Formats: sequence, C-alpha cells, structure tokens
Amino acid sequence: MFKLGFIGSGNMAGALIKGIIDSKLYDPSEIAVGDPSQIKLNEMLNMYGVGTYSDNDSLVRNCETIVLAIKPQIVEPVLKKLSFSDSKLFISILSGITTKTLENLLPAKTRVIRAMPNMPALVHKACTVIAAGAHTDTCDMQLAKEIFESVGVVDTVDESEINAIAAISGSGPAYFYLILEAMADAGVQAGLNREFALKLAAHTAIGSARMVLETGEHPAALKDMVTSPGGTTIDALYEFEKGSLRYTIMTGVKAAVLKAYNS
Ligand SMILES: NC(=O)C1=CN([C@@H]2O[C@H](COP(=O)(O)OP(=O)(O)OC[C@H]3O[C@@H](n4cnc5c(N)ncnc54)[C@H](OP(=O)(O)O)[C@@H]3O)[C@@H](O)[C@H]2O)C=CC1
Ligand SMILES: O=C(O)[C@@H]1CCC=N1
Repeated sequence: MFKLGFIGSGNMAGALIKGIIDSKLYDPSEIAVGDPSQIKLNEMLNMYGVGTYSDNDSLVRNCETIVLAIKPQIVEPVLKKLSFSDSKLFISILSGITTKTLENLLPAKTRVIRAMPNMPALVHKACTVIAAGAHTDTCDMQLAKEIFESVGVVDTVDESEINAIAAISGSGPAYFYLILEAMADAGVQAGLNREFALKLAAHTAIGSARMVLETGEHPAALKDMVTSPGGTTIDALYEFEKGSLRYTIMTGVKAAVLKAYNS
C-alpha cells in the first residue's frame, strides 16, 4: 500500500512530489501517481522513482491518502469512475470545487480535505491553506498539515475563504513572475544583461517580502523608506500610479476570485 497517491501528474502534482521527496517526509516508494498518459507516467517514474498507474481506480485502491490534482473541469467524470469502498482520505487541490461537491461525487462518508498550495512547493517555499470537509477529523487535518508543511508554511482556514486565498497565493506566483519578467525587460532596456537584471529583481523581491514578514511594518511605510525626497524611486512610482498599477492588480485578483466561484 502506498502512503500517498496523486490523481493527475501535471505541474502542481510534480512540484508537490518533488518537494515531499526532497523533504524526506515520504520515500519515492511510498508515493504513486495516476494519469492516463503513459508518457507522463514514464516521466514521473524516471524523475522521481514513484509508483505509476494508468487507471485511477487501481491507484485509489492502492493508496491510503489521495491528492486530487487534475483540472477542475474533469473532476466529475474522473470521480464517478472510481469504485472503491474502503475508507480513504482525499485531499483536493482543485480550484473552485467545494468539499461538498466532492463528497457528493465520492462514496458516502469519504473524508475530503480541501487544500490550496502553490508552485513554490518545488523549492520548499509553498504557502498552503487547508480546510476540513464534513467527514474529516483532527487526525486527517494533522496529516494534511504534515504533508504540506514538508514543502512550506500551512494555515488552517474555513473553506468559505479558499476562493479568495487561491486568487492571492494560489495564482500569486504567476503575478510575481510577470513583474519579475517586466523588471528584467526594463533592465535590458537600460543596458543590463538580462540574467543579471532578473537576478537583481528576484533577490529584491525576496528581500522586500522578508521585510514585510519580519518587520511587521505596513508596506506603505516600507515603501516610504525607499523613496528619497526628490529621488529616483518617486519618479517610477508616479508612472505606476499613472498606469493604475494598484487598481489593475486588484481587478486581476478579483477576476481570479470570480472565476473560482464560477468553476
Ligand atoms: N498550477 C498551480 O500553480 C496550482 C494548481 N492548483 C490546482 O491543481 C490542479 C492541477 O493543476 P495543474 O497541475 O496546474 O494542471 P496540469 O494540467 O498541469 O495537471 C493536470 C494533470 O492531470 C492529467 N489528467 C487528465 N485527465 C486525467 C485523468 N482522467 N486522470 C488522471 N490525470 C488526468 C493531465 O494530463 P493531460 O495534460 O494529458 O490532460 C495533467 O497531467 C488544478 O485543479 C488547479 O486548480 C492549485 C494550486 C496551484
Ligand atoms: O490557474 C489555476 O486555476 C490554478 C489555481 C491556483 C493556481 N493555479
């Protein structure tokens, strides 16, 4: 019996599996993945040495805990095909799909936890939230916490918050990658080598984020510390304001929240 099985072996499953194995929470021999694509299964076997199943029903029967890591659009047909009858814990990372929907698609009383991790799991810097379903107990939540703590920080939340959280921390890495790419482009425009500009931007992002977390100061106060009177920074900020940068970010995040509610 495998300790942990993943239905779906795409980007997020891969990041979690790599993080979990690197942290030594589970040995590759304790993890399995299910995916209809033999190419993907071979990749997972070659990269991580995990067990593979082309049929999800066999995967579920052979795993104690199952992480649902498929696209939300196909969850219904995938779960309806499962025919297990023993007690299992499902941890869903699917955006926008409630534990209630999942519980209705799975055999009665199946324990379901909803989680929202993010891509930095790959480098042990994930930010994950977990929410209990109707049939889970504290042991189930403790196990989910341990799994996600092996790849970063974990908070327990009420499920009603997860769509908003997904739009901040689930999708958030993509927003920051866009900003980092734009900063590197600006560096190139100003004559810097692209790799060097990207390194400067990425380290600056890490340092700035740590300042927020470690000083507890409001970001506006930290921004003021960087903005010398009559200096260069205020000219950049003025242009960002003209381009409604903060409004644009808020509108984008709101679109992600709405999409999750419409899933
Ligand atoms: N990417 C992220 O940063 C995050 C994603 N999530 C959630 O994780 C889930 C997966 O996202 P992501 O990894 O990005 O998506 P991917 O498309 O990379 O992964 C989904 C995988 O499931 C496979 N698949 C398709 N059909 C089946 C099936 N019947 N049985 C098993 N596997 C199947 C897909 O194969 P194929 O491509 O061949 O169809 C693909 O490999 C989503 O629900 C998303 O909301 C949550 C947090 C962050
Ligand atoms: O784009 C998505 O739907 C997923 C959810 C959070 C991050 N990626």
